[in-house]
Amino acid sequence: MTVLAGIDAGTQSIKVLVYDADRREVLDSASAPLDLISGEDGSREQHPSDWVHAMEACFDRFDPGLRARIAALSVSGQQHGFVPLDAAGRVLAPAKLWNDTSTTAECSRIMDALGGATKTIASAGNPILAGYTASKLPWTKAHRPDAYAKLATILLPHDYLNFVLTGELWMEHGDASGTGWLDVRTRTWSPDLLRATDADRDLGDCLPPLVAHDTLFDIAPASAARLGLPTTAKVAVGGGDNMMAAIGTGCVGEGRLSMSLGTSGTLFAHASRPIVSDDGDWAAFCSSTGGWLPLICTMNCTVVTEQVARLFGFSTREGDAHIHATPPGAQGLTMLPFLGGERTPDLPLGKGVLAGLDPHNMSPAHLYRAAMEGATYALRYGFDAFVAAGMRFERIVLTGGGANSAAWRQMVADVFDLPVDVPRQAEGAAFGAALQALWALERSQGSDATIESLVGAHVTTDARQACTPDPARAEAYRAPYRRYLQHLEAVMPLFRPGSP
Ligand SMILES: Nc1ncnc2c1ncn2[C@@H]1O[C@H](COP(=O)(O)OP(=O)(O)O)[C@@H](O)[C@H]1O
Ligand SMILES: O=C(CO)[C@@H](O)[C@H](O)COP(=O)(O)O
Repeated sequence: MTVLAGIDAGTQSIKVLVYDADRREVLDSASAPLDLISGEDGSREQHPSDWVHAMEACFDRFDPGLRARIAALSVSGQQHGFVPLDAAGRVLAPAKLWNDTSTTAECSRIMDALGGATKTIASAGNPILAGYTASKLPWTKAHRPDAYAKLATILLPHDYLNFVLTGELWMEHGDASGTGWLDVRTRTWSPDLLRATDADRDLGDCLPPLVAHDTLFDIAPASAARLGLPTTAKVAVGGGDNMMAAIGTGCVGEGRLSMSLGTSGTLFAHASRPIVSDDGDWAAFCSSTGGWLPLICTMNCTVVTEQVARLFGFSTREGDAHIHATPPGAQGLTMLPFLGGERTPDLPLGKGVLAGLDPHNMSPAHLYRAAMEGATYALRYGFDAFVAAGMRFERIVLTGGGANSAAWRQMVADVFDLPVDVPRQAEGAAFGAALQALWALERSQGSDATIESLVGAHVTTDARQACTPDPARAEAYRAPYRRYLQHLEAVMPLFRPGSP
């Protein structure tokens, strides 16, 4: 029996699932919440030690007999977080996260040093947007000089958990591409980007080696003992949560499109070559399976529905009733959901906007609908850029916490006018991590299984949750979506740097 563990270090919680690959069954799963340290300057941070404690708390909940059967594991993590370590491997400061917009000025400075956004994209494939790791380095230099002085290694959140598990330092190409320092066309660090980020030192010395996606490491004996795992357990390279969700939702072949409704909203497609947007309309990331993963990320997804629900004292689970009680378009109410600044469109200093309030739509239900529609339209805006570039998709595979909502699943089908599938394993990123561990383990044992064949055998969809677009509702969403775009166009200048 081959038993794997998949660990997903998301923004709001750590989730772990244990998967029996022979019976194709999740044997157990656990999650532990994480706190976010938020500042009014847009900073969003977490203590890496909290990730470790949450991961341990999850394993503690599993039966010791089950833990003892885990042959391999893999870690998925929220992308872009900056984990600074000293030469002894100690964390020097809280990790600045993917949704931290306090480094907006540093993003501009890095791109200015390269001659602007277009030249930055020409250098390495991506602009340096708020949230990407690169801008957190000059911010640390300016605001945490002690940490900068002692900085020896930079890791991403999932790399840090890998370091805790194995005592080894590495990065893999998927999550590394979210630093902004990786030239995604050559899959090597870009000397231009590293120099533009910090002209005073060779940042390449702080970056661990990049390893191939099917590498396996030994678990450190102390970690095995702490988690109750066998000392023979292997640790696969892992990846960013979107890269792992790509595996867990079957997005490993051309033409596949997956969407995650989590703290962030993401939309990503598989590509067998780098797909760079000259205008930076999407993130040209690498996948964690040897390919590429053009991706759209919105910073405000379930975080918005959750805040509106909390404001009116109901749970997101109860929110579906409010969606059913209101018509598409929320009777003219539009929400631009940029509560924490936004990446798509690039408005890190953006704020939420409610437009079109009138006596008929000023109700908790309309506001909840406007929040869900706003979060969905924001992803549709990114999708339109994919389509304008010639990408074509026939279906969407949905994952993330928001996919638990039947109303949201149907809204996605109607707004995108595409059928929606939902995998049986709802935790796409954690499941993808377990599958990556299985793949690397099988390859280490001589198998020539491809990720496509493995995913084909293990990722199945739940017919009860599938949705097809309803023509009338798809039509009913067209004008409200146009209205969303008009409001967006109108307010964008207000949120540009330098505006009052
Ligand atoms: N039934 C539901 N309806 C709407 N949102 C939901 C529902 N169930 C969970 N969520 C939302 O899913 C989010 C958690 O999703 P998840 O993908 O685990 O996030 P992350 O990986 O960013 O931590 C929470 O914000 C929660 O509000
Ligand atoms: O920044 C991005 C992708 O570029 C986010 O998708 C993060 O990876 C956080 O993911 P969740 O916690 O929302 O799953």
